[in-house]
Amino acid sequence: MPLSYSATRDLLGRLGHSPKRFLGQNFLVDGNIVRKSLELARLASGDRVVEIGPGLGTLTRALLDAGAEVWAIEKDPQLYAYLAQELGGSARLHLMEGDAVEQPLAGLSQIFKNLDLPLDPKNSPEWVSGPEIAVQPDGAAAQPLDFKIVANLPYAISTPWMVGVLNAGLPSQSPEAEPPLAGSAQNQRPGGAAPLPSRMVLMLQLEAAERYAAQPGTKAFGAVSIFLQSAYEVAPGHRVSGSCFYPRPDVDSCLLHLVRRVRPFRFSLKTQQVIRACFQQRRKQLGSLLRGKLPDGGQGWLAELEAAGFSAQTRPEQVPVALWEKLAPYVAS
Ligand SMILES: C[S@@+](CC[C@H](N)C(=O)[O-])C[C@H]1O[C@@H](n2cnc3c(N)ncnc32)[C@H](O)[C@@H]1O
Repeated sequence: MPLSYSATRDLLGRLGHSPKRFLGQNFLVDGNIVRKSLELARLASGDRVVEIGPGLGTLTRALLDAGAEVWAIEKDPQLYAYLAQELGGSARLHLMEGDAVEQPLAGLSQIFKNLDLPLDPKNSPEWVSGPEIAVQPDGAAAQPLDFKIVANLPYAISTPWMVGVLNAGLPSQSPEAEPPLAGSAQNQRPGGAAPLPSRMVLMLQLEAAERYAAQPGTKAFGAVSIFLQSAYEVAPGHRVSGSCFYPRPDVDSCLLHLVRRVRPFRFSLKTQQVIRACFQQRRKQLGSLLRGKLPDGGQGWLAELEAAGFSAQTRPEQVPVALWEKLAPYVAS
């Protein structure tokens, strides 16, 4: 159970710690949110979990109590020292002081480098595959490369951190990461890419959650919506009241739930650059946006768009995620 509002305030007082706004220090004080996060993550004993910003250890304790092995990264040296003292005795906690933007998997990626264990959700009895999403049944044993992320994120870093998770280990100069990484092949990790977490349960600023889950044709739909939705099914989020935190954040919050697709698709860094560039001028038409950005001037991909009922006059925000995936082969390596 998390500390109550007043107990959190008193503990911070005893530590001589004032919550730092620039580090997004809004600590969870609501047991229902902690329970809901673990429930959505389908947390089972033995699961590997990455936590970003453990703070006073509210989620961390709940994860450890549920039998998880936790990799956590905290940027604030004072909170890191407190946690190391309070929870450092647990052999199942791997605590790191540092910046989650630089270490999006809190050090867990180190262990992937030493493993060479292919994982194919479709061939594993532990996985139930639907047409779109893979669900690990409750109580199923963790797969060799499998892990989850459960975090009450510092809101300021949520997008760069999320992009870091999706890109973890992707080679910076690859031909195209997409074809070899599509589907279960993501677990073959060509080029040393880290596997993607099977589930993410994230406390986010509502506005960020809306961008991640945005549909084509809406203002919120952008590059990050495409990168995330090509790899994850974005389940409906839960709005979270400001009273669940100490101190209350001055923006609205949302608990977002992401489930890895059976065939997650990861864009190479080069293709990401092209997509980002298109959305930087989102009111322009694709025909003119693509000129000079692709070796064939965009003709190949535009033909794919036309076959799907779009045209050179279409604007980037109108193109569905599945069609953005088809851009990959036309980007220069
Ligand atoms: C919203 S609080 C969550 C605290 C705790 N997990 C909870 O739920 O009560 C965010 C935490 O992330 C930490 N933090 C902020 N920026 C960070 C970064 N770049 N890398 C790692 N931790 C960070 C803050 O110090 C803080 O402990």
